[in-house]
Amino acid sequence: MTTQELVAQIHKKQSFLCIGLDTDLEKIPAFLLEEEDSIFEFNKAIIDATHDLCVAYKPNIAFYEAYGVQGWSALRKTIKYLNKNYPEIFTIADAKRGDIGNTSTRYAKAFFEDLNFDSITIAPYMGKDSVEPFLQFKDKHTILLALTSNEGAFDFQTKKIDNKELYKEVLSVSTTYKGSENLMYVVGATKAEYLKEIREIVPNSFLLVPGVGAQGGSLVDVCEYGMTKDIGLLINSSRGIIYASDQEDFADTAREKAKELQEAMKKELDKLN
Ligand SMILES: O=C(O)c1cc(=O)[nH]c(=O)n1[C@@H]1O[C@H](COP(=O)(O)O)[C@@H](O)[C@H]1O
Repeated sequence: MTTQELVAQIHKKQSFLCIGLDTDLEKIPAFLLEEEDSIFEFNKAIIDATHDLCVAYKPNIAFYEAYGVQGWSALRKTIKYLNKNYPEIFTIADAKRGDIGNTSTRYAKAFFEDLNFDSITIAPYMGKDSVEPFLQFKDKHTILLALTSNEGAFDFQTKKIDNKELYKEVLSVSTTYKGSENLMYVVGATKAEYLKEIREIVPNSFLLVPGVGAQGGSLVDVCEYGMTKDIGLLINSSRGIIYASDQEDFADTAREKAKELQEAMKKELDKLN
């Protein structure tokens, strides 16, 4: 999917919501455990109930890998279901990969070609030759971890090297990579106060912003400092939406939670006009 198509979808739906499919058999409604593929049935119900309120889904690959072959099969069914039934939706493989060049190429093939995701999250730690293989795929996007939402972000990402914070170095150096037009960045919603400076380095790039809802980040603050004229934001919520209820009404309740966020996003989009 091109960035222009993503922006058009945001305008059409008046939403820049990404729903995280962090599907955990210990948290989904108990009655679904009787299904042959409980993970897929849960995802399908959530997707069917919310697809008009969001522009992206982000399965976190760890949740699928944890269930072995069964989990991987559910992931494959989920992405196929999305691509077939809701082709306008932007899909994110939250895999946080990155390795030496030839290995990164295999990761890229796995997620971009075999599974046909539109994008993947990547850790920048191994540098240029670990990231560039992902950037060579047309209309596929690489979402580099810049400033993450967790407490551990302060261990390395905000540390200064030659008087510059490491996450700022990640942002500025990565813009020189071959294929950098395919880069997006992760910035945690819990770090909204950093967005002003981040926008000075990457004024137009899309940012994937997790951490609203369960982690306590503020949507309004993220929009105030992070929104561009082309929106430039995908705000993710996982647990706050998909586990809002563990009863028969779980999909309807997920829709209500998604609707609350979409309405808050519409208000922010109205401010642009
Ligand atoms: O790359 C991510 O998506 C990510 C980066 C980050 O800095 N913080 C973060 O929470 N995430 C992911 O975003 C999701 C957040 O989930 P909730 O806190 O339940 O909304 C999880 O899948 C995390 O792995």
